[in-house]
Amino acid sequence: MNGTSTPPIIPREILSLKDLEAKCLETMAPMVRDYLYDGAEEGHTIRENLEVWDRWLVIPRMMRDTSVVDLTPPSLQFNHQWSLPLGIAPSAMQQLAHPSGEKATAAAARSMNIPFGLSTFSNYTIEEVRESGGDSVVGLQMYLLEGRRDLNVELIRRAEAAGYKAIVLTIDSPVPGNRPGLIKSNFVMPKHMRFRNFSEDFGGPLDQAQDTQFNGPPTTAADLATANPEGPPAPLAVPKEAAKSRGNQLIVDPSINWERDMKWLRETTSLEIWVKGVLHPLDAEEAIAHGASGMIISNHGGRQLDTCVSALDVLPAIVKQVNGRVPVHLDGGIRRGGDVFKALALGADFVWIGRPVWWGLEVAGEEGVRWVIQTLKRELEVVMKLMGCRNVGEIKREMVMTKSGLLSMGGSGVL
Ligand SMILES: Cc1cc2nc3c(=O)[nH]c(=O)nc-3n(C[C@H](O)[C@H](O)[C@H](O)COP(=O)(O)O)c2cc1C
Repeated sequence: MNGTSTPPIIPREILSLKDLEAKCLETMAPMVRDYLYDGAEEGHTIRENLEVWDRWLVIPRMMRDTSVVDLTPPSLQFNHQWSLPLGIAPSAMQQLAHPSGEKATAAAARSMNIPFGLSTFSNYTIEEVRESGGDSVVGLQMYLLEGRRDLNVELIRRAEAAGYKAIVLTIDSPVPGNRPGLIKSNFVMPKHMRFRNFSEDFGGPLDQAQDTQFNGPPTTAADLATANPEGPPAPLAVPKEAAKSRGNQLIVDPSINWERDMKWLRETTSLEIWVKGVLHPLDAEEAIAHGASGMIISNHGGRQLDTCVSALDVLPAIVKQVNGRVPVHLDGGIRRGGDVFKALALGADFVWIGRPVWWGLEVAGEEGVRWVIQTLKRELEVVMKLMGCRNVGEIKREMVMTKSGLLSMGGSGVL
């Protein structure tokens, strides 16, 4: 885990993201692991996000000369031609997995020409990450903050100045989900790490045990060694004790709503506004009605609401509702090139990954993230060749079916 010297090589026996995950877990500090894998309540949504892919079977076509396949998306996204229909979803505090954190992730995205969304609660700043990832750093993910819209405006202005293309508004988190696991594991951001997009020492609203942000047990030496052996603490504008006494906790505005807040955002910036966390076709309609440039179907990696539908299961209904008016993207549980294929077959324009990036970061920093992207690319390419698809546009709805759907056809129609 050295961000500057020769990149470590991923061991040859690691062949899939699943192998990489196992390798990552050999070294990842328990506190970081608990944070990464955390989900709402009993974890049904997390399991569903992984299992849903195997319920869809693929029906290949043969003899179609797939000696060469083109993996580029058929349409521009964020006004750019990407190499793959795949991006890196925003996830907070990536320094937990590697000292170079979001800077390493962004650099890997840039080298593979895929997009990256930065979490507001990153450990490197909007500007630093853009500098590292260039045009791949397309979106700043945002929560609207209760009583602190001034901070939202400041972040938006910085994203505009730094060349971001979009504000990605996370709409699935009016409050943090019930996440007892995180509280039980006494998660607390290591003391040398900061939410560096803020000049004051705030505790973030999500993805951490709020009560313990300032009062929790000290981070252990082992946690520090694994989470960040070399990253120097960022300077603090407000000493931690002062922040604590002022109760400086950023809270997501629980009154967030389509009418007021989309209007406010549209009036505040001319950047594209994407909404992340759509799960109902009627919300897809609301998003379009209120001027969203695009949407990401997502259940926040199973971290918010337990027994929630998976993005893949609602994808066909949302694609039907949207009917091509804006791009429809998806995240949640994508671990294989075949998963990307199925999402595209069911109508997604583009997909995003969250946790696999952390496995790459933990094992080999920027090089590890690049390995994750390359592996998904290689797998998708093979699946497309075996499916008889020469380009992404040839991935069609009728190429995937559930077993019950197939059997219920009983030999009627072409199948
Ligand atoms: C550790 C972690 C932190 C996350 N932080 C954020 C965040 O700050 N903002 C956000 O909108 N989504 C966040 N997410 C959700 C991801 O953007 C994405 O929806 C999810 O990880 C996709 O599922 P996957 O991890 O199964 O690929 C986070 C996810 C993880 C795993």
